[in-house]
Amino acid sequence: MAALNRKIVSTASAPAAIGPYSQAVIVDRTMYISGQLGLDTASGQLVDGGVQAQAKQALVNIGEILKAAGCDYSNVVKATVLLADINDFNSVNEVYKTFFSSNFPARAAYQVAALPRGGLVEIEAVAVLGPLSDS
Ligand SMILES: CC(=[NH2+])C(=O)[O-]
Repeated sequence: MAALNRKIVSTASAPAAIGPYSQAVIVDRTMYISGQLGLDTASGQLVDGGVQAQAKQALVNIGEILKAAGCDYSNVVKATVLLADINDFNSVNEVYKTFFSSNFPARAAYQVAALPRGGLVEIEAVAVLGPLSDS
């Protein structure tokens, strides 16, 4: 069987991993982006301002990782939103919709018992590199 190409994505424009994982891994044309917390890249700390600020920062971090792979939010085909409190669902959606306005990626959202660093939200994504044609 022919080997698939694997590429590790690493950018200084997004927070460094806070555990044994890569910011993203590309296999052939699919990029698996690790869950992003609302961490400020420079400080490595959660941003102030609560769940909406953290959601915005997590999505900004995803954008930087996408950019490092030469793509953008339009390449995202799947997202997972992990919430410390499901009651933040609508608030996070308000922020989320400012990053994805059409052809929304497939998504799952759920409450978790806890997130690293006491985060209120973590968002992971899967993107497909290269042009996508919508039928
Ligand atoms: C924070 C995170 N993405 C992880 O996998 O621990």
